[in-house]
Amino acid sequence: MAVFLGIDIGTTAIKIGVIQSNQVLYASEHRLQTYGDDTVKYQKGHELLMTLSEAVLAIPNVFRQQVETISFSTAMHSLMPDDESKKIFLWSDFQAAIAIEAFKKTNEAPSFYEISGTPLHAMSPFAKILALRSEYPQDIHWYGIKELVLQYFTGKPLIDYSTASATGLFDIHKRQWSKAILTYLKIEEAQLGELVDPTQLVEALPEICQKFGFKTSVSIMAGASDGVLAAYASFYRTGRTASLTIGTSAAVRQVTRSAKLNYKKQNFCYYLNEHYYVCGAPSNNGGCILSWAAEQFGKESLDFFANLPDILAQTEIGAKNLRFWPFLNGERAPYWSNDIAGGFQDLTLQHQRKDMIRSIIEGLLLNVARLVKLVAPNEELSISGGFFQTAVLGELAADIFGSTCYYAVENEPIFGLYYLLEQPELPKEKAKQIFRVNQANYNKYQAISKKYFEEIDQLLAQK
Ligand SMILES: O=C(O)[C@H](O)[C@@H](O)[C@H](O)[C@H](O)CO
Repeated sequence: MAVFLGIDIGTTAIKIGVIQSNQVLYASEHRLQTYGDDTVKYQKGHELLMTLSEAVLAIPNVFRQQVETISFSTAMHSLMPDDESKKIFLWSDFQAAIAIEAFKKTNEAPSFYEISGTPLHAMSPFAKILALRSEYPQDIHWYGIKELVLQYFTGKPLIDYSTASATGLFDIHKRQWSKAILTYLKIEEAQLGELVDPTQLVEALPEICQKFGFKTSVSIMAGASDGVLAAYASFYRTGRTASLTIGTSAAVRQVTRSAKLNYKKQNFCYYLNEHYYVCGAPSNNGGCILSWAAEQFGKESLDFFANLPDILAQTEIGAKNLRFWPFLNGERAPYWSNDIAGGFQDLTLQHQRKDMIRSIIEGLLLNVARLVKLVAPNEELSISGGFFQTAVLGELAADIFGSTCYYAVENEPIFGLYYLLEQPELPKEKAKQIFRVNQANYNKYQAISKKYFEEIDQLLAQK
């Protein structure tokens, strides 16, 4: 059976998976460095390619020699003005915040959202080009991570329809770069990547096959974006159309047959393949909040994550009335505001470190619960992402959302790529872990969430 190499380039790491007949033969993870400050967030293109090369070379020879197809999942919304420095501005880069707020007041705003399916937000390459174009030569190429890696492997700056559909520059209905949007930005199609279908296969360059010790002929499948692939893998693996990923960020998504758009809600609607779209709502405050908590509160304990089950067992639902607003990173859906910050509410002398940790996790999940309500009310959810590697957090999520949650290790972008390529038959059992709702806990969280959201809405109304 053919050996597949999936490469997932996320916000904080490159993940490698070698798969054959639904089995992972080899997996590894390699950290990626992000530079900048609270507003500017970028990776270095040359460094990313170096880490990627090291990651591929670290795969044992015996597997590398057998690889027949390679494909890439890449983080959404990256923008790399293709000059010497190859800075890749990430989804979390907010340089375009002012420019996009001004754009939202123009007549074009509703139609650009309807054409592109991308929320009008600083994250999008559309917003970034709007804000940054005067700093670069007029004819510069505006690429992203996908074009960078596909150019490296195939010699052509290719971008798949799915990744393109998260740029705000792509017409998801006609499957082409939008003429109206490009005209507005005063850029030419030739300045963007070459569009291909996610399943398009292209030969790898001979020098690449030689450098990495692959066979003389290896196919590169263009692949898609990480969020869309996580949604597809979750759907394929567990049969649930609704899913939640908590990686660095978080998103609740629905796999749909047609494009579903709502200008008021600013949901995203990205292309997956000719049969499916992935629509949903993203949050800035996912696993990055837990990592922050691990840094601040984890010092005395050897392993913050290993201790979470104990901490949750020792504390009570609602963390003794302590609330935590998780907006340390601004927020996207449903508030779409950078003018919102995090913090504890009603912290008193009775609260201990363990209550604070509990309230951080509850705050994060209560915030996600609002997105679940928006995108997948009363539905079973397939869950994925690093956050759920701690199983007890799957239980907590089910109790807070009131939704049965299905976790499978395959609910990840690399498997999304593999399923797109092979459409394999899967084992009958639908997920390894099923988290059912504890009704008594859910009732308590219902009361807590009502208060929680009233308070957030009041805080926002005061801004
Ligand atoms: O579906 C998603 O996951 C979101 O729409 C994206 O905006 C991600 O948050 C971003 O790509 C970071 O991974």
